[in-house]
Amino acid sequence: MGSIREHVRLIMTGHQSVLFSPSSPFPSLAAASHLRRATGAMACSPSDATAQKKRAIRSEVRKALKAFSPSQRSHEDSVIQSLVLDSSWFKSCRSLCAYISCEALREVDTSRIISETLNNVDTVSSQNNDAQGKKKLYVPRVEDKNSHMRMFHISSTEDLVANSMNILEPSPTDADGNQREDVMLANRPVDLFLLPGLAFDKTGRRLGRGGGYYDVLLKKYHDLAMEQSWAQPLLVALAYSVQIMEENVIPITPNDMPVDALVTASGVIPITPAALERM
Ligand SMILES: Nc1nc2c(c(=O)[nH]1)N(C=O)[C@@H](CNc1ccc(C(=O)N[C@@H](CCC(=O)O)C(=O)O)cc1)CN2
Ligand SMILES: Nc1ncnc2c1ncn2[C@@H]1O[C@H](COP(=O)(O)OP(=O)(O)OP(=O)(O)O)[C@@H](O)[C@H]1O
Repeated sequence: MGSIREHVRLIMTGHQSVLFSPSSPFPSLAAASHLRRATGAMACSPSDATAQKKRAIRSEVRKALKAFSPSQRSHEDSVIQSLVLDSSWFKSCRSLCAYISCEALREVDTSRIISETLNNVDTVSSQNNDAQGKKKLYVPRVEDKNSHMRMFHISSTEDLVANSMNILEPSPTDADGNQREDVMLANRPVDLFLLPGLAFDKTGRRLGRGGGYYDVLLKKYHDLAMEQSWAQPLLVALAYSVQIMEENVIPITPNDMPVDALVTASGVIPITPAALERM
């Protein structure tokens, strides 16, 4: 019988390492622990460590959000939404994707942004916008558990129904049975994404709720904009003060899509050259 080194190969690919045992098609924990004993290798592969660190930060931030006083939260909700609604980059955008905030998840409130966008009550933005003076709004709908989400066009909050997670989302067809427009099939580009998340830092790192829904969709939209030679949309995350981490605390993988800017109650934080140009 050969040595443990002949039975087990350690394959390192960038951040990720996978342990294979020839006796099993699956990465094996038993093989991993043998290898550690035989080689003195570290206890977790970097990808395990990254996923573990992400989980730890998520649970730390969930705790901080629970402990966040309702009055401070509602103050930050109001300041953040005003910063967005009063900004030139929001007023001038013609088409945007935004999340429908969920109270139970303690997400930065977007209800005023959503209703003002749909009602188009902002007269300045009407002047800066297209003939109808209306922005097109797309909001998320989870399609399956494999990180698959779509963004559908809505024209009223009546287009929204609560899903199994109690998040409001659009039905794929409207009251007349017509398919809603999917942002991936729209004939004009989205200028702006307003993004949710659990944790962020001032270099643009974003940690979501672990579904990979936004990372997958943002990558697809990035590729679509490249194909169509459209300007990339501005990716702006809305964050409470307790969601901003020190730099280098949030681990990242090649799938994580960085944001261009943050809006916090202390102000707008442009991060990338695109944000510095537009904000
Ligand atoms: N308002 C809103 N809509 C959204 C998202 C979001 O983050 N916020 N999504 C962005 O992806 C997608 C839905 N993804 C979700 C992923 C997890 C949970 C959730 O309830 N997570 C719990 C933990 C659940 C668990 O660990 O089993 C939590 O975070 O407390 C909700 C939505 C699409 N729509
Ligand atoms: N572009 C992608 N293609 C395939 N899988 C992906 C992609 N992006 C993320 N994933 C997978 O989704 C899962 C969750 O990823 P991650 O923890 O980074 O999500 P998140 O940032 O918390 O979620 P979200 O993007 O929904 O806000 C991981 O298993 C990750 O590998």
